[in-house]
Amino acid sequence: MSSRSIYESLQHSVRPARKSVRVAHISRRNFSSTEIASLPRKSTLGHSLRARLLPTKKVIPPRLPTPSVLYYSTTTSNMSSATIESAKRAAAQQAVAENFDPAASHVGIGSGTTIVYVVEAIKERSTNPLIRFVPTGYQSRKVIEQAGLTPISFDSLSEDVMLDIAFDGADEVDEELNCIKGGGACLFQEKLVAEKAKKFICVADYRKNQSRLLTNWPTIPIEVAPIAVPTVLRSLRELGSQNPKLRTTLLEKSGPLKTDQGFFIVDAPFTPLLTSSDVAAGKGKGDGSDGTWEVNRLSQAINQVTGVLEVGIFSGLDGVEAESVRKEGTLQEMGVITGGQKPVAVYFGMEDGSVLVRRAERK
Ligand SMILES: O=C[C@H](O)[C@H](O)[C@H](O)COP(=O)(O)O
Repeated sequence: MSSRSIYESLQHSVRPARKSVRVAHISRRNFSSTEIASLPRKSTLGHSLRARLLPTKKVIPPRLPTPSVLYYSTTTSNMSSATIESAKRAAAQQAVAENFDPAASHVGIGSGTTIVYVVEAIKERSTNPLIRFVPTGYQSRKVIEQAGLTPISFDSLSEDVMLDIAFDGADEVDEELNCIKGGGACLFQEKLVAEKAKKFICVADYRKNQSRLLTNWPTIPIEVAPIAVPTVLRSLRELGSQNPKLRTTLLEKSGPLKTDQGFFIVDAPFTPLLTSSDVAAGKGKGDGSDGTWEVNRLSQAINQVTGVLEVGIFSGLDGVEAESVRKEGTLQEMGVITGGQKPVAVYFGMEDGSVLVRRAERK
């Protein structure tokens, strides 16, 4: 098993638990010493896993057979894990084939397990050594470097440079292409990169394709300043979240999971979110007053809470819409447009091996 696979195991196991998911035992018996040694020392995930897996004083040889799976679901067999991985790869291949231009100068690269397949597909097609890839965190940078591509830090880009394109995964996507992100604790840098891209292409497997957000994925990930956690939890409850929780690492004694910014993640459940069409159709006010939230309204409400760095809802405009508003509108009318957060297209790898492409509707 490679260090990426170990990372994936850990990443999955620290995500908010869905009803059917149980986290299985992770022990050093699951890994060879070379694999453990290859884990990154500086990332939170790598560090926690190394701390857990590296021998302390004395290593007692295992007497029992080693379990072959690290995490499992009561509904997800090994066969369907393989189906999910093939779905991710198929979606990534098609998304890159249809959208990656080898003549691009700057390309944003998201985080997570699906993006690995995107980078693999880009590597196969990338003939231009001058392309710079903008990572969205530690894991993203490592994936870029390991593919032999050249990363460039987000903060070294000049103000007026726009990325030609950004690719990223998602935890859930609704009918209007609003996304939940941050299941792997990356969302702030992903939002910066999505907003700086002319277009954001999302790549995901079939489980993420839902008509409304919070259908299958249980919570909204929110990046929070450590000192503000209690007050943010309280504000989230006031907004209607039943039981928002601070995300911890696998090792409870290691405390809360830290993001690339050294912040914490709070996972906040809400009832399934309305789309803007639902509100227009009178299915609820969507402002929280009647217990319903529309995606964009909830994102804004959470972002207004002091102590919140960013919320894992990607909503509002996409890159193409943001650009046209910027060109046509006046600043007074539109306020400040930082960029588009929503994808212009989402590539879902399906269970049957096909790829479903959902594109932003243009009026
Ligand atoms: O925090 C992680 C990012 O938002 C990921 O893009 C998202 O969680 C999807 O990850 P994966 O591709 O592993 O499902």
